[in-house]
Formats: sequence, C-alpha cells, structure tokens
Amino acid sequence: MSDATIFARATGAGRAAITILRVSGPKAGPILEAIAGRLPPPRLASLRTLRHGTDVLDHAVVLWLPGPRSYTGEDGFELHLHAGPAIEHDVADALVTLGARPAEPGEFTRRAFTHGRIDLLQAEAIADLIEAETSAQRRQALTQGDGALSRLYDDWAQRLRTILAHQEALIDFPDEDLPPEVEARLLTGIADLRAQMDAHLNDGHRGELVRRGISIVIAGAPNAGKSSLLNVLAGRDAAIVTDRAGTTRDAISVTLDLGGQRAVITDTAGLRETEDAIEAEGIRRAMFHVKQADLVVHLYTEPDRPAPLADVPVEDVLTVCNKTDLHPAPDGVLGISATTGAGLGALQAELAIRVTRLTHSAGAAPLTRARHRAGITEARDALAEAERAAWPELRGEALRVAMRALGRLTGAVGVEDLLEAVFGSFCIGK
Ligand SMILES: Nc1nc2c(ncn2[C@@H]2O[C@H](COP(=O)(O)OP(=O)(O)OP(=O)(O)O)[C@@H](O)[C@H]2O)c(=O)[nH]1
Ligand SMILES: [K+]
Ligand SMILES: [Mg+2]
Repeated sequence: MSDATIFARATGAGRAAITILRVSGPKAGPILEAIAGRLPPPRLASLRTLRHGTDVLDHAVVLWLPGPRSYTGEDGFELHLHAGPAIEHDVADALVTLGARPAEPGEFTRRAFTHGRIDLLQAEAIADLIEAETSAQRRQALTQGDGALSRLYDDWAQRLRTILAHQEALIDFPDEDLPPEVEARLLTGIADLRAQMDAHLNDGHRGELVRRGISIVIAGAPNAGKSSLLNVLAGRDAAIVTDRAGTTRDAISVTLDLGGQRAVITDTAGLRETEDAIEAEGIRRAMFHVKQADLVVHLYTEPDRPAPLADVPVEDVLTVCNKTDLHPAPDGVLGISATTGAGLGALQAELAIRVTRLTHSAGAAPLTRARHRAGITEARDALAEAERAAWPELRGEALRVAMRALGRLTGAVGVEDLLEAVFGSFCIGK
C-alpha cells in the first residue's frame, strides 16, 4: 500500500487560474521524467511542456521535490496546471497510465507521519489549520503544528524514562546499598510530574474551546427579543421573530467571529410555564442548551424582572436588558435595543472580553482534543497509582502504563487503531 505512488488535487474545486496536482511515492521521479522530459532542479519552479506520448497536455510550472526533505518524506512533485477540467482529467489519465493512483483522504499527511516527518499531534494540527475559521484557531493550530505540545509530552516521557530506569535499579538490586535518597527522589519525581499533568488538565478546556468554538446561549422569558438579538448579531434573518410569545421552539445556532475567536451562538425557546406540548419540548431543549453553554446571555426587558436561571453558575451568566428604546436599562445592567442597534457594540465588546477570558492561555501549549485529555488523564491516573503502590514491581508497572499513554499521544507507540480516526477526517489531497 505505501509502495503506491499517489496523486491528488491540492487546490480547491471550482473556477480558478491554476490547479495544483501533487504526486508522492517511489515512481514520482520516473513519472515526472516521462511527462516533463527530464527532472528539473530540486525545489525550483521550472516551466515545462507536459506530454503524454505525443499529446501535449499543458505548459505548466513544475516542482521536483525529492525525499526525504519533502512533505511526505518520499519523492514527489507538483504540477501547477492551467485550471480546466479537460487538462485535469487528461493529466490524471497520464499519471494513472504511468503507474500512479488517486490518493485517499489524508494519505499525504499519513505518509508524512509514517516517515517520521511529523508526529500524531502535528498531523492533527494540520487538520485543525485547514479547518481554522478564526485567527485564534489559526494561531493555536500553528503552535501545535510547530511541535509545542509534542515537546511538552516528549519532555514528560523523557523524565518518566529516567524515573523508570531508577525504579528498575531498585527492583534489580534490592539488597545492594543503594542510597535511600534514590527512592525518595524517585517518588518526588513522580509527584512533580503528576502535579504538572493535573495543571495541564485543569486548564478550563481552553484549547478545546478555541478549537470547537465557545458556546454562547441566549435564554430568557418569551418575547424578550432573543431571536431578534441572534439575528442582529448574525447579520441575517436566521430565526423567526414575531410579537407572539412562544415563537421559537427549536434551538437555532449561528457561528460568529468574536474578536478573532470562534463562537457558536444559540437562540432558544422563551422560558415559562406552558400547557402546550410543543412549546414545553422547546423549553426542555432550551434548558439542555443553557446547561451545556460556556456562557449564557440572559435577556430580559424592563419592567419585568429576570427570574434566575436554574443550574447555571452566576459567573457564566451575562444579564442583558433589551428594548431600551421603550424602557431604559437600570444602572449596572448592560442595555441594548435589538431594534435600533443601541448598545450592541458594547455587548459585542463584553462578549469578546468574556470569550478571551475563557480561552486565555498562560503561555503553555494547551491540549486541544478529547483524545489528548483522555491520554493525559490515563497517564496522570497511572502516576497516582505508582505513588500509592506498595511493591516496587507494581510501581514499575504503573509507570510503564503512564509511558504508554504518553507515547500514544505523539504516536510513538501502538497507535494503528487510532490512525483511521485521525486521518479519516482529512480531505483528499492533504
Ligand atoms: N421596541 C422593541 N421591540 C423589540 C426589540 N427587540 C425585539 N422586539 C420585538 O419584540 C417581539 C419579540 O421578539 P422576538 O425576537 O421574537 O423575541 P423572543 O425572545 O425570541 O421570543 P420567543 O421566541 O417567543 O421566546 C417582536 O415583535 C420584536 O420585533 C427592541 O429592542 N425594541
Ligand atoms: K416572540
Ligand atoms: Mg424567539
């Protein structure tokens, strides 16, 4: 399978000036010679006439990218073709005739991982970078792609290896006069490492929040203007607005860029006692979203008093008074009018501040996926186990469990079963 030479379009579909085809694998050199005449100098753009037999396919810029200093680590090349369906399929036909096959989704990056060009955390970062919609997501993906998280986990793995070596020495030479500090130092080392993992896990899910977006839910009494607020924030008529209380039933979400952060804002059914079964279901869903939210905008109108939201910590709630064109907001409450737009700038600024507070990173690289959280949790639990272990052999075994959990995070050990999940989410051509 990895002997195959693969190709895919690296640029998007649709009308464009050029289409880039990427080729990678052992036959890349011979194939490029066959269609471009001879190999251009490595990594320099060269203009060539591409031929399939006597048929002229295109005049194109060609890049010869010999391994191992290529993206995949294999020999490869790029063809910068004039964009056009006929050119693309005739060039693809030529590549197939010469022994290449179309790539599977994520196959280029998977090869980069297999050839040791990147680890699993960096592969995930490449997927995140392509998906990034906001500046914060882009920055986070670039940091992880540069290996910030890999270095942290590799450093921990290195320290664990030293601890394990000392532990083996204690097991192998129980009767020798090893200085008593050896065991004491070993236990301190384990405790330190566990504390660092705890701090890393206990980060308020910053990295995961940046990656998936902050969830902001608009909740409140019927007719407070929740759907109107969603629409002005989104800049379009996403939700139905009428003067009838109980208009919204299904939760409606839109994605926003709030000061460079991705936020998903959800409008919900107005909260009240009701006999209507459909409205009651809408309210049940509203409460579900409110409980899951990272931040709740509790909207109300004067002179009604906002009833406190059950099950939501106050620090996660921003109370906002709407319809200030009719009744002014009381002192100390953020007032807006979804109709006139008054106060909306201040609301957006406040939301951006809250979102930044939720995602603020104190410098260290944050974990960004549930996979990372599960792996570090496993390693941390194993270290706690090692601290409690009554026998040196049990302690050694727990330390090895922690090592394996860290190794699986970077892909250094036993990850065959994980690769489909990681690379299956890529697009073709990456
Ligand atoms: N004067 C004034 N009217 C507003 C304002 N915001 C919303 N409205 C009106 O208030 C009514 C209810 O607005 P909606 O956005 O449907 O309120 P809602 O909270 O989504 O209501 P439900 O979905 O029924 O819970 C509509 O007639 C809106 O036009 C405002 O700032 N000022
Ligand atoms: K309404
Ligand atoms: Mg509504």
